[in-house]
Parts: sequence; structure tokens; C-alpha cells
Amino acid sequence: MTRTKAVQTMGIPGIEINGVALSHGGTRVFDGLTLDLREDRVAVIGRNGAGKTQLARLISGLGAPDAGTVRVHGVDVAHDRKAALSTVGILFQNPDHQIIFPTVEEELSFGLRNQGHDAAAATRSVASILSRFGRSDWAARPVIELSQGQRHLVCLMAVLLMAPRVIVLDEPFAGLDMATALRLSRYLDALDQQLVHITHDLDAIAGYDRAIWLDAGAVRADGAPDQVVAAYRAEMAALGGSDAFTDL
Ligand SMILES: Nc1ncnc2c1ncn2[C@@H]1O[C@H](COP(=O)(O)OP(=O)(O)OP(=O)(O)O)[C@@H](O)[C@H]1O
Repeated sequence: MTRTKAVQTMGIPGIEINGVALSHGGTRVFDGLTLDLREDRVAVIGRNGAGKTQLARLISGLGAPDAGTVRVHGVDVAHDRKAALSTVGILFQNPDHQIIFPTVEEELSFGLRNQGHDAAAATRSVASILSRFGRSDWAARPVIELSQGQRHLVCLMAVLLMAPRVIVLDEPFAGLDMATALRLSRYLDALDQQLVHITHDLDAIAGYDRAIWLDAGAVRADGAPDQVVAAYRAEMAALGGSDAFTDL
């Protein structure tokens, strides 16, 4: 993915993570994590279990930290849920954690109706995004009849329709075929919103403004994607060259 848009950090009220601690069932996930994310395109990489999804949940306000604060565009997202919904949207790794309604149109309309759009306006917006992704025939389709990759795309369209200021993407290309992934990549590229993109696909973040390598809940490297990715690749190649599974 390449971006020609200039890095925009001045005066952007982005994501402020301050001194965050979080534990899960005795596992310490974060212990004093602090990050100030104001760039348009931020990538988060790291090994399995590094804390990427937990970070995504905190940014989206789906979980509250045990200590510290998370503010997105000034909103305390864990505690002001109403404001959080129009401030930040999340695309989960697993679409089945997101989908509630029987048909694609109902699923896509739900958030819009919650935002106060009437039924006719919601139907128009849904038709427009389905057409943009070349899926106009999906409106009346039962979600259960879609493949995993197709359900993933429905979830993404639902987030895009809500037009939040920040979009958190947890492995957005997972399970998508190449043509759909390319179309999605172009679509994401053109969005005005700030994106936080969690991925194991290191090529997908090449044109990003900033990459953060999370390692055991802490920032291991933070900077330009080419440098962070090069350091990450080198370490992964070294670890992958060993036969020991003890550090998994
Ligand atoms: N529901 C849970 N209960 C207990 N521990 C959890 C839970 N969810 C995550 N964890 C722990 O939190 C840590 C971070 O998990 P997280 O899902 O954020 O990793 P990740 O970086 O997204 O990994 P992956 O690349 O595999 O998706 C791990 O040690 C994991 O075991």
C-alpha cells in the first residue's frame, strides 16, 4: 500500500494512551503503556500474544484499563460509550464477534439507524457501499450463507458506513481474496479517517506514517515502517530459524 498524502500530525487530536495497565486472568498484558498516536496511518505489528488485539480493544473503548487513561479525540472511550461509537470504529479479526443480524442489509443498516438516519437514508447508504465493493446482490443475502471472508467484508462495510473519526483494523485483509483485498486497500488508502492497522502482513503497511512493534505488551520499536519492519523481520527470521517452541 502506498500513500501520497503528507503526514499530518500538527494539531490533530488523536489517540492518547497514558500509563495504561491491563491484566487478564492473572496475565499482565500492559504495565504502564504510553502512546500518543496522531498520524493518519499507524501500523501495529508484533508476535502472537504481544497485545495488539488488547490495544485495539482499549482504543475502541471495548475494555477499560485497570489503570491509566485512553482518550480518542478527547473522548474517554471506555466510559463515554455513546460518544465513543461515533469517534472510533473497530473491525474485529473474527467477523462472528461483530455480526448480529440475519441479512446483510439489516446488519449494515443497524449502525446508521442508531446514528439517527431514517430507514430510506440508511437503505440508500447501504446500497451505495455495496455497489462500491461490487456486491450489490448481497443486500438480501442471509449472512449465514456468506463465507468467512465475505462476512469480514460485511463487517468492514458496517464500520465504514458509521464514518467514525478513527478506524481500528485488526487484520483487515485476513481471508479476503486478492481482488477484494486490492479493492479494499485502495478504499482504505482514500479514507480521510485516521487508521490504526494491526497486521502480520508487513507489506500492507509499507506506505504508513508510523509503525509500532509491540512485544510482550511494551513498545519494542516505534518509527518509520521501513526501519521498524526491517528490525522486526530480522528478529523473526532469527527466531524462526530455531526449532524451539519454548518462547511461543
Ligand atoms: N480473554 C482473555 N483472557 C485471558 N488472557 C487473555 C485474553 N485475551 C488475551 N489474553 C492475553 O493477553 C495477551 C495479549 O493478547 P492479544 O490477543 O492482544 O495478542 P495479539 O498480539 O493480538 O496476538 P495475535 O497476533 O495472536 O492476534 C496474551 O498474553 C493473551 O494470552
